[in-house]
Amino acid sequence: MAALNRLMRARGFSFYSTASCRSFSSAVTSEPDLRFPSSLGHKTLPVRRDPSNRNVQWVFLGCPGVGKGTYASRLSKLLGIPHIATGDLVREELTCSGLFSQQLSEIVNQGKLVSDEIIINLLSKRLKKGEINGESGFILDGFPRTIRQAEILEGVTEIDLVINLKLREDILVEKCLGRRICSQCGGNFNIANINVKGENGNRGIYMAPLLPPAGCESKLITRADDTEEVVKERLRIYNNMSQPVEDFYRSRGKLMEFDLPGGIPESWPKLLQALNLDQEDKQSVAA
Ligand SMILES: Nc1ncnc2c1ncn2[C@@H]1O[C@H](COP(=O)(O)OP(=O)(O)O)[C@@H](O)[C@H]1O
Repeated sequence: MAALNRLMRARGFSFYSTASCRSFSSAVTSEPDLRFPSSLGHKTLPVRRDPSNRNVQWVFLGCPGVGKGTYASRLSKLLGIPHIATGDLVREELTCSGLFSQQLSEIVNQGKLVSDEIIINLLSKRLKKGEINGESGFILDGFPRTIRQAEILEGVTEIDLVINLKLREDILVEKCLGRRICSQCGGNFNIANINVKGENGNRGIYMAPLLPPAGCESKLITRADDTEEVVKERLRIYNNMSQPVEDFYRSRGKLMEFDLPGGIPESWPKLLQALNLDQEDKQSVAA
């Protein structure tokens, strides 16, 4: 059994198997094969991919609606490494029928965090699939979200860099409420038109809507947890449970703070610059 399993057992976790669409009782009784691919377990350069070594292992932190998914997915395409969003893994589980997914949806739709145990098992299942497909490196989005998750991650693999995206809270709420997903192609869009004027020495911020193509327009859906009440609860939980994770990585010298200056056209080039990604990389993602 891999290091992550041993560490979790020492911390009092019980395990369940990672077969998809399982019942809740079977989910909590059998033992998972929980591990990070062994090839990912050694140190490399903090920021750039090194082709002679393994690919980067980065984490995106930030409040709900800040754009973790957007920028993590762009970087994943740019660097050719998987973007693993635990929120997506949870939503995949919700498409199953049965008591387990019912209980999960109650937690998610109230804006609460699912247990560390469940989330680590979902992540483990995803990593195992990636290992079989020869994946190397990753950009984690939405994990770790608690100190316990961060400690477990630290116990099994090296994280090179943690990118902490930041945006004003009133804008975060607006962005969550404007989020739309195409039920057919899965594309992510945002109908919010954010235009906050600068005042009292604070800069203004403009974020254009990210509108869907005509073919997706009639198929847009809103996440059940993107209501104002639930978004505010998610923000409250982020501040209580996830902000300490920022300090965890800050104290280890791994945290890169990134204040979003605006929408994607303004923020993306600045993010690449902050990450020291050169022109060649920028062109390859634009292609
Ligand atoms: N690391 C995690 N720990 C616990 N719960 C999680 C984690 N990642 C995702 N979830 C659950 O999935 C939901 C959706 O996650 P995500 O898509 O990352 O949302 P957000 O837009 O709030 O960042 C969360 O509100 C939570 O219930």
